[in-house]
Amino acid sequence: MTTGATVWLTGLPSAGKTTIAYELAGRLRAEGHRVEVLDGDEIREFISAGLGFSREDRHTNVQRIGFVAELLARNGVKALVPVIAPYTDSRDAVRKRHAENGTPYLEIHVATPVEVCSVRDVKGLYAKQAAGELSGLTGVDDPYEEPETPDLRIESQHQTVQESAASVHALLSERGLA
Ligand SMILES: Nc1ncnc2c1ncn2[C@@H]1O[C@H](COP(=O)(O)OS(=O)(=O)O)[C@@H](OP(=O)(O)O)[C@H]1O
Ligand SMILES: Nc1ncnc2c1ncn2[C@@H]1O[C@H](COP(=O)(O)OP(=O)(O)O)[C@@H](O)[C@H]1O
Repeated sequence: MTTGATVWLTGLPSAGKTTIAYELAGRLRAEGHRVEVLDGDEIREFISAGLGFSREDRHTNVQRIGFVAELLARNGVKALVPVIAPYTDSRDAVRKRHAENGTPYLEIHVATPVEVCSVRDVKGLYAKQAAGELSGLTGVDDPYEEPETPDLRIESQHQTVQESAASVHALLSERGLA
């Protein structure tokens, strides 16, 4: 069985987390790895149905996703997780759970600046916030605690999607995981 790992892509809305995760998933599958993408939106429809965006709910959401990712990774799957995870303590708890089980865990900060994210505005959330139709948007009027020592930091505003995915892939190879 190949080695599993959790690859958590943290960053602001529209930073590029989901796009990089699916591009990387394609590359890894082509090499024969088993891969699952735990997409934040999908998770919120099912295992986190009913949770909102308060600090407490975001923490609960991230712990649930971390639990599932670790189960998958422990069983040989590359679990790719494009989820904001804005709080350091939530991310640290997930890292700790992986360490306790001896399961590889990589934290990737998709560090696209808010000025770029708000222009991309893939889901129209920044526009809604600006129009006063939504509040508590991460990076605008809700906190995002930047990772201080991520395994990799991606400046997606200076790269193509392919380059960003390749940099995560290279890190996995360096660590003997791909
Ligand atoms: N207030 C607010 N703040 C941030 N994000 C919001 C909000 N409301 C809805 N959304 C959409 O929900 C997605 C974030 O869910 P996550 O599960 O990734 O976030 S968290 O880790 O629980 O904070 C996030 O997806 P991405 O754009 O892919 O990051 C948003 O589309
Ligand atoms: N290097 C890059 N990596 C990822 N996305 C990029 C990059 N350059 C431009 N983009 C674009 O930015 C947008 C990111 O959206 P998305 O992946 O949904 O963000 P998130 O999941 O972080 O909310 C997409 O339209 C994508 O094509």
